[in-house]
Amino acid sequence: MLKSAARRIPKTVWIGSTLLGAFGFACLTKEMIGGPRYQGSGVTAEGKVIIVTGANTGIGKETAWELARRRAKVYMACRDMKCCEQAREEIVLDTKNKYVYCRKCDLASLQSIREFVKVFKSEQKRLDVLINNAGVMNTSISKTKDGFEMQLGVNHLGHFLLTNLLLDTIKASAPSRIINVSCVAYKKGQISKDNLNSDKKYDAKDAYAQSKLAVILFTKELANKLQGTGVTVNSVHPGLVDTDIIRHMSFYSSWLSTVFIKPFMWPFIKNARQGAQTIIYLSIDKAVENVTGKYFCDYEEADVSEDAKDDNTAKWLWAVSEKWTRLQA
Ligand SMILES: NC(=O)c1ccc[n+]([C@@H]2O[C@H](COP(=O)([O-])OP(=O)(O)OC[C@H]3O[C@@H](n4cnc5c(N)ncnc54)[C@H](O)[C@@H]3O)[C@@H](O)[C@H]2O)c1
Repeated sequence: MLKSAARRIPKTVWIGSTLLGAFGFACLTKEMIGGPRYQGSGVTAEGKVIIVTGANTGIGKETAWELARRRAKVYMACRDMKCCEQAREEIVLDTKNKYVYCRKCDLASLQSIREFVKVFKSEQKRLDVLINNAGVMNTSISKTKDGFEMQLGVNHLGHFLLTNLLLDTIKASAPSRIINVSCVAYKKGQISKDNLNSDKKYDAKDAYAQSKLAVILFTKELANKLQGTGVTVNSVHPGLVDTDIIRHMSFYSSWLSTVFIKPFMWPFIKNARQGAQTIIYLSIDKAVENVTGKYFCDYEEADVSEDAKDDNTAKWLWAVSEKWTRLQA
């Protein structure tokens, strides 16, 4: 009887409900992979001054948005002022928080970073949270204004200089926090002591991985230097997140990938809001207020590779970064 009833249901209804079921399953998987939204419902960021670099798109924008919703004063440090203003407008309209500011900061220019810090310090006497989020991935060979390989220059050296120039303000605002956005790809990276700037040989993937390993080594060394100051510094892998970061990877940003790859990957890739959650957690949650020098994925501390534990390389990298960014100048 059940069989004959089933036979009477038109094929289109079967196909429709199967597709709907598959879509529902994909959505559920996506929510599970993306992890729950940061649960700190009562945690406010009121009174906190926070800088987010690369806050006009992707993970940085979602991070700035959520922190604005939680009443922080948010500085969006961006290289493209038009995009930044558009993003700011959206955030302010939604959150009704007027203390969201756009300020020019091109991490591919030491001068721009210095100018940003000068402007920021003239406006604010405190800095509670610095979120070093901006990044580029797999760029074809190109150099920053100061001649650094682009990925090393933006992802590591730019943030190295920015952080160090802001340290006096961050220390004076303790307890305060620094969050460095890395990437699990760091595990494939090596700090190439004789070709750090990729002058002899360039491979886009290796250079990205190196820059993200540099971010973790910088976090480790900075945490050591900041012991006892009340300032914590941690790094984070946001997950595999659907953003514009793939803009330099011609295949993944092509229509071929949009049609044939993305639909299958979609349930397993986080959206930008999901990618921002652990960064938000590290920025404001009490549970991590004394945690420093660690690497996080999905709200949890994760172990790092042997290369990322190497004290000598961390010290070597710090010295080179200090010299190249003319920190003491
Ligand atoms: N999307 C992922 O799957 C993924 C995975 C691991 C790590 N990450 C890291 O997350 C961070 C955010 O990336 P996203 O995925 O949101 O990508 P995205 O491209 O949407 O955002 C990157 C941001 O960095 C900014 N930026 C790039 N160059 C800059 C410069 N010279 N000066 C100032 N800002 C600059 C961009 O304008 C943009 O706002 C990056 O550090 C990235 O490496 C992303």
